[in-house]
Amino acid sequence: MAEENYDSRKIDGRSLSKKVEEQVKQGVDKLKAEKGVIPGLATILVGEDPASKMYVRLKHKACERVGIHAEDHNMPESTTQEELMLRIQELNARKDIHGILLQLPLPEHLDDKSAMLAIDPAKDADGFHPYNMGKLLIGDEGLVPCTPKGVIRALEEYNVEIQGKHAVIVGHSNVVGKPMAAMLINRNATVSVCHVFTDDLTKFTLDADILVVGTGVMHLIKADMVKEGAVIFDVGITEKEGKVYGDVDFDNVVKKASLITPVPGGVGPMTIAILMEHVLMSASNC
Ligand SMILES: NC(=O)C1=CN([C@@H]2O[C@H](COP(=O)(O)OP(=O)(O)OC[C@H]3O[C@@H](n4cnc5c(N)ncnc54)[C@H](OP(=O)(O)O)[C@@H]3O)[C@@H](O)[C@H]2O)C=CC1
Ligand SMILES: Nc1nc(=O)c2c([nH]1)NC[C@@H]1CN(c3ccc(C(=O)N[C@@H](CCC(=O)O)C(=O)O)cc3)C=[N+]21
Repeated sequence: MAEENYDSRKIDGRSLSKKVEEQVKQGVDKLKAEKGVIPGLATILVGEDPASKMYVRLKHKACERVGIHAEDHNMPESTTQEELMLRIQELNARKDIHGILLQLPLPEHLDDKSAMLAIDPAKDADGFHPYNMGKLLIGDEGLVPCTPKGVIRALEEYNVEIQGKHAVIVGHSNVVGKPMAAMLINRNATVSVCHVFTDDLTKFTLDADILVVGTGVMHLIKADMVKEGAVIFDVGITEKEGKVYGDVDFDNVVKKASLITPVPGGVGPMTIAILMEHVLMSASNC
């Protein structure tokens, strides 16, 4: 029997992100024409981690595509907490910088919580500041974490109903799982959040109408762990021998899903497109 073609089940994060970026570009052009404001993003990367450098490069390329001014603040591995805080304060004070992104993870000797707290919440392009996280929790979504926001945008674009659905999230980090839970609760889903200490993960994933997986454990989710017709978002990224893999065993799980994101080409590009949207949002409000 011929192998079935599952292409129509794939959520195409690349073309979705192009669509979002096109809208951002139009907004950027309008802001330049009407107010003479050029949106600006400053990224701070401490150290020389190759993966982090690659992610920062992807963000700068996106800025170029949409007309956002991007500045690369690559600080040495030996940077002290004081130096980092000073750089953040300088960027907070700059009128031409509307978004500040502190690339994570930071080197061991630096404290990411106090650094994040120092970023002006109005310039918090990542949406990680406790002020913005708190607003998200009370249903006021402005600058919110980009990855879960990208998932929500994809659900909207593909007309997936959220209200009343059982949404299961695997992973409870501050950047993926927790804000994802808040966004889904804000849209009246019934939400379960699973993690390493979840006794019977399959019991939850098998019942998920919407499944969001962000653990960094390659191919954690197998076909026998998902419900027929589920909508699945794979946030995870594992690099192995020059290739990237997700947390979901895509080739087999796609046979049961109604919609599913691939890795690469799924959630990643959407994260970056939402980041662009945030910088435009902050520049428009300034
Ligand atoms: N595509 C994108 O744009 C982005 C991708 N990522 C990727 O998403 C993944 C998650 O990132 P992040 O949230 O920062 O990572 P963290 O390591 O901070 O969090 C991972 C989460 O997964 C849970 N977990 C780990 N192993 C298991 C397991 N076997 N079963 C159930 N839960 C498990 C952890 O639980 P516990 O805390 O209890 O150990 C934790 O809550 C990574 O691969 C990262 O590279 C991240 C951000 C953006
Ligand atoms: N302050 C901060 N903000 C972040 O948003 C942030 C961070 N720190 N630290 C690291 C994670 C990771 N992350 C990714 C974004 C896009 C892709 C992406 O576009 N990936 C491509 C593949 C690229 C490849 O080939 O490896 C894709 O999935 O198609 C991946 C990962 C943002 N992060």
